[in-house]
Amino acid sequence: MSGDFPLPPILQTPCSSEPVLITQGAEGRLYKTTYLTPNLPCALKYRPPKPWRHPTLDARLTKHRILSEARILSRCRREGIRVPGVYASDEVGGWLMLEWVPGAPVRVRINEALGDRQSGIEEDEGLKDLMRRIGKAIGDMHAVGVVHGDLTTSNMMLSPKPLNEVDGEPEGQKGCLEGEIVIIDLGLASGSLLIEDRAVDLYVLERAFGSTHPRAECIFDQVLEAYNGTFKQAPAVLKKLEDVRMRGRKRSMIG
Ligand SMILES: Nc1ncnc2c1ncn2[C@@H]1O[C@H](COP(=O)(O)OP(=O)(O)OP(=O)(O)O)[C@@H](O)[C@H]1O
Repeated sequence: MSGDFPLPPILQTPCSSEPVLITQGAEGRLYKTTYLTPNLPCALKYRPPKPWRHPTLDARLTKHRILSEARILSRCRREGIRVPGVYASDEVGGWLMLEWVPGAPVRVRINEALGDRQSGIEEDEGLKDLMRRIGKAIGDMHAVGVVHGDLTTSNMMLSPKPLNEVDGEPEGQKGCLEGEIVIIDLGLASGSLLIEDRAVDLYVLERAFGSTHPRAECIFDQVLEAYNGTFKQAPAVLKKLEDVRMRGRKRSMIG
């Protein structure tokens, strides 16, 4: 199934497996397809032309975003941060071909684990361990000078370790909280070593987490605790987070 949209030109050449439309976001679409061989799955991130924008401006924006995401992903990979690898890109065609990350978004796994529980969440060691892995993944990314710009539990995948490297694609079992955190969607990411930028990154996640998983807010401190131990300036970032929260509160009081 390719959805109700015409396929991007790059996916129009016949191939053995039909591309599958995974999501349609505000700016682009994400397809699951294959790269070079039929058994290497990949994610194609496509930004179609926006007819409501001036064509020259639109082409420039698309080019900038594709190149910027490709650069920051490559930089993270070079530094050993777990993000999807970049297989290919075409800034004029508006696409980025990325390593397919098996598993599910962290948001889905947390919601499955919460189920309809109203209590006992604070004692859930599986969920708390997941929170700590999230804190560590963000700290490692910040340590190499990258801020994400849009941290949410949808922009992190929980990817089970392959049981068998030859089998390739293990789909994590429903409700399973094992696996490694892979940060995705670095479209708004940038290089920064500023304490303030890192604190804002954490604040964005804290707010998004509170509204997506209100019942699990009580274990969010595990993210920050784990973050604290990841690099030298982490305690200063957490201190700054208190100011950022205060500003956020003032702003929402003023309206
Ligand atoms: N490399 C990948 N491997 C597997 N799934 C992916 C990959 N990249 C993205 N996805 C899936 O596609 C969804 C959308 O991806 P992404 O957030 O990168 O696209 P986007 O167009 O920037 O989305 P949005 O408009 O929501 O910001 C993700 O939530 C995830 O479920």
